[in-house]
Amino acid sequence: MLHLDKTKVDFLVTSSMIPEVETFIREGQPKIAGIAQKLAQQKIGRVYFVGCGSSKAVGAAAKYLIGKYSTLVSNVYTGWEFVDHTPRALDSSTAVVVISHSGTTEEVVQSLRKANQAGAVTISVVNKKEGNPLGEEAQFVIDYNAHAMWECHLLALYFLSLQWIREVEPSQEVEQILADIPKLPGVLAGHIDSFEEKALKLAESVSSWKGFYTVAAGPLVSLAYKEGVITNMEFMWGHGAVIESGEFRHGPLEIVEPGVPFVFLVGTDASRHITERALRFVKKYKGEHIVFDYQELSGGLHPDLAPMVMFVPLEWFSYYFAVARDHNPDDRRYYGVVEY
Ligand SMILES: O=P(O)(O)OC[C@H]1O[C@](O)(CO)[C@@H](O)[C@@H]1O
Repeated sequence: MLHLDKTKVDFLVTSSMIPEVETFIREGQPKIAGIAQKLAQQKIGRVYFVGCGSSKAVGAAAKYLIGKYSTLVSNVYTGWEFVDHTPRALDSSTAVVVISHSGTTEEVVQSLRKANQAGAVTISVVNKKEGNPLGEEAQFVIDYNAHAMWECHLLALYFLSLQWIREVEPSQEVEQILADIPKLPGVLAGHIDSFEEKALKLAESVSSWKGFYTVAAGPLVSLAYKEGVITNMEFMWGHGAVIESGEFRHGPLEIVEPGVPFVFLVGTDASRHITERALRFVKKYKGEHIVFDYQELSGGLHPDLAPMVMFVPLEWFSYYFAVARDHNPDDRRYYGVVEY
């Protein structure tokens, strides 16, 4: 087990998360409400979310919300797909939301420029407003000035999607999610304090794993991709893949046997039954497994806030999984180091 001073590990964002999230909720929500009102006034009916890695995974969460609670049309693209296979329906009735912490990722910058040229309404979600193309060239800029990028990205997209829906197709359910968001810092703080020890033990118990398959459905697919592929591969140097619970039967089930590792993210939304079904199968056929269950972690918050709430337990687990395998999650051998 690697001995690291965790206060010096950039990967861990738990120490600054609470004030950052509180500030963004207080200052970001009213600002984003103004953007949502403009989208409604301009009768925008379609939105594309564009990003890479973690910044793309959050787009899936926004697409889920928009599809579930409105008749607006939405899609998610990784940067190069948007540049190389630009959707034909890209015009002044379309919004393009580009997401990037740095605001400099090449293909996301190119996507923004294409969207601007096509006359779309462009919105960037970016850490800093100055010194990068996303902050300087989008029509609307949502900047968050924080390290806790997953939480701030999700908050930005939840506020944008839900407040836009509130304008065009209001519903009780959407109001309920929005009403629960201010309670988020308290629940996150509870997990920051209480989950570390548990995550350490959990990670030590599976330190022989070379990686794992992450299984999730509904609102948790975004987090499963972020943790199961991006964090697992880029930060932990483990093998990773995401399996949607509804797809588990259609291929993945044949590899279940002792020694094959799975991480289950179980939500309390309508898709809980199908994740539980996959979990039961893995238990029956003795696959190795860890379960993160929103029922035990939600703190009473809405089922669709699961990707924000469950990030903290997974962040602790990911950190200790890396450390237990003698790896510093800040180390890179290729990304930003060698030519790609
Ligand atoms: O959000 P940005 O600055 O565009 O960076 C994207 C990069 O960040 C990560 O999400 C995390 O390092 C990577 O997966 C991805 O390559």
